[in-house]
Amino acid sequence: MAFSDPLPVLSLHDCCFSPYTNETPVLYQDDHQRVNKDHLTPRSQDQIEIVCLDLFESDHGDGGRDVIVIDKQLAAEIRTLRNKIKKAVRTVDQELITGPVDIEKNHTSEFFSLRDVSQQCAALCADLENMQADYWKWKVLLIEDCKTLDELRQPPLSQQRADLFLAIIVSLKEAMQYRHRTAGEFVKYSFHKAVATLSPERQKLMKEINGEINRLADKIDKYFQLAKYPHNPIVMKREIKSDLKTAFESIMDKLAAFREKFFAEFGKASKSMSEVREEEEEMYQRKELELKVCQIRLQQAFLSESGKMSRKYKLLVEHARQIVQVCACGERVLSGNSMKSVAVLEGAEGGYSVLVDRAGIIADLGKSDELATKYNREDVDNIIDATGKCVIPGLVDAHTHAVWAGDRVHEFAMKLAGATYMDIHRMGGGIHYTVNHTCAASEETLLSLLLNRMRQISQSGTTFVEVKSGYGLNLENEVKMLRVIDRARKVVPLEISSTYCGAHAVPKQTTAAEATQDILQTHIPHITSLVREGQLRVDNIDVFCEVGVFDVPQTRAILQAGKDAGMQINFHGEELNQLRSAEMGAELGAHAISHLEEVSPEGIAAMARSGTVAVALPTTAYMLRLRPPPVRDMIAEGVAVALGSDFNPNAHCLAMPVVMNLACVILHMSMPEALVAATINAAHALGQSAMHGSVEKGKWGNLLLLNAPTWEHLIYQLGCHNDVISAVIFKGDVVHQRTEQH
Ligand SMILES: N=CN[C@@H](CCC(=O)O)C(=O)O
Repeated sequence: MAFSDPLPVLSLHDCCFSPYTNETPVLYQDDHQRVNKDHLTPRSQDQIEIVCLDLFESDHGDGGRDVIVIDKQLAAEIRTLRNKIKKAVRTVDQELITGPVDIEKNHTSEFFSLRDVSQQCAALCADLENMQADYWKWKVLLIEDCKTLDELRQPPLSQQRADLFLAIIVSLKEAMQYRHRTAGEFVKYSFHKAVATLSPERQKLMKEINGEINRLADKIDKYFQLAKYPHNPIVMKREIKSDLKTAFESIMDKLAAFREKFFAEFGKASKSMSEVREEEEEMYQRKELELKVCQIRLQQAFLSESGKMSRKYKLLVEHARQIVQVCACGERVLSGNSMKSVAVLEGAEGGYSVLVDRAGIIADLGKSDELATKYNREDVDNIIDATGKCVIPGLVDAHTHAVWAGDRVHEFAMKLAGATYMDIHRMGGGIHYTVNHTCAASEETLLSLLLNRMRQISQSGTTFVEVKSGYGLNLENEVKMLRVIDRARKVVPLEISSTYCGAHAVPKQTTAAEATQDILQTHIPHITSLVREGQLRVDNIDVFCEVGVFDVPQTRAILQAGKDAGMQINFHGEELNQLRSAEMGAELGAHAISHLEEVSPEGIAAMARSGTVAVALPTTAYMLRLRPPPVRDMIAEGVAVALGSDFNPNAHCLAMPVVMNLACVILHMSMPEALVAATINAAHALGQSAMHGSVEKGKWGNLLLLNAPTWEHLIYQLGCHNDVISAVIFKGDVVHQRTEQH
């Protein structure tokens, strides 16, 4: 599923109102700028039509999303789509609930089998994608519509827009889930989502069956792996159905056990009114839960019987002029001289091809004519002709602070006028300004902001990105940020590595020593227990080691505790002052250290010895007019250098192609070095270079298709990456495709 054209970022919390209240809604675009309606133009009212966009009948609280769409044809399309989905839902549910349906006797029904239904649903997903492509048009229509309605004093305008956009986001999220999650992942995800709606006591009971659900989900995934290549579709279909039925009956049994347990625990013989009310509420929640499980069954069916299941390969990109593998011998990281060149397949007359299997993994690559003799085109879902184009690995961004609310454009002005980063920090701005806004924002608002940024990150060619917490500082808000990252991870078509960065600044009215104790005694143990219970995933631990923030001993203690809890060390060091934190990090066996503008020669040598990756962030040096990190010395000493965008409210850059250009110009890297740093080495900084960062057999099919004669154009054409990147492919799915200009 591709991301749409720019979705305005809305506070989902603000969107949850009925369309016809009299309250003046508050609608914010990205970073809390009020929507500007000055440029609106009038349209005639007879084109307006009301249509419900609640495509998947998701849980929206107070009864769906009626939205106003100006275009009658679009309204009709949405209605047809919704009706098709409803019909599909009913058919699949009926089949799964009442058991295998005799296909012969049901020949009059619109859908003959689950397979037909899932094919319809696959078509609907494609329709959704087409709608997305048209999305920019919708937005314009809606903006025009707003003016008309404004003049007519119709219900609050921003509310209708908010509802429409939210509904689209919800549908797209659902569609993405169909596309990018395995069935088992989806079971786990939906179950956890459902459990999250229960009270803490009930959640505790559910936890006991959590393991069972996870095992079942794994079993389902295994089953689908086996069922990939059905020789006899009808027999296989029946088998799939009955296996699904058994698996879900088992889940239902577990839920029933939960119900009994609940009553044993809470169903006292004599009940007060409040107890009865509590039970009613519980009953309602259980119903909700069961409904969710029904939804899971439906989604299972889509996944299991999608026509695509029967084909062996997802994608063939053929006839490319160059395939830039970056490395070709299974290297996990490139340092020193080996950063100076990249492995490229080029020169064959018919070009080169890469084949991605059903699981999203590169099955083969090489000369197009050789692959043509080895594989049958009929076995491939999607064939892309890349004649004249180049293929490179998806980019990896090793350092971002992408979860935040409240922009800092005013601080940019202050810095241009001469204020330093630390001047602003000491005045209570900088990180503290963002902390205030991020703590005040709801989880939904932050998620919505993050999803929008992820869309931009993905469209700029990144397929794997690190995202930090660190604008919460207190436990509650740090966990909120980590949850947002986790939720995004499940719906976006790119991989996320998440980092706990509670020691990003010293909370106001606290000393660094007190904050360190709080992190050691409260934050890390709590986060570790959430990770153990499967409620969070946290990959790395980070500290901002700097004068006026955390000193070297405090940083060491926090990093060590994180490491002991199973997190990889990946921290901010030597940015503004030389504290010898690089030496400390190397001693702790840090995976990566970021910034390093002030690193000492001894620090560089220590990092080379320990194999710690240096994550250079040229946007920071550029924005803050700092002395750039000594990348040439690092490479000369054998340190592996990676790149990150450092996207944050201080350095607002999401695009790794821009970062690579800055790395070449400001950090004096060559273009191959910049590409190595933004692919295999960045993946290694995140501990994931076994599957990311190069185009090699057995790795994820994360690829960029470049509309350029040679790959270097991606770096050379500063700011033109949206034109140069013709497609972004994540695990074999095209998640972004540039509309060709004629
Ligand atoms: N230096 C510390 N942290 C961030 C900046 C965070 C902020 O200014 O909000 C960085 O990596 O550049």
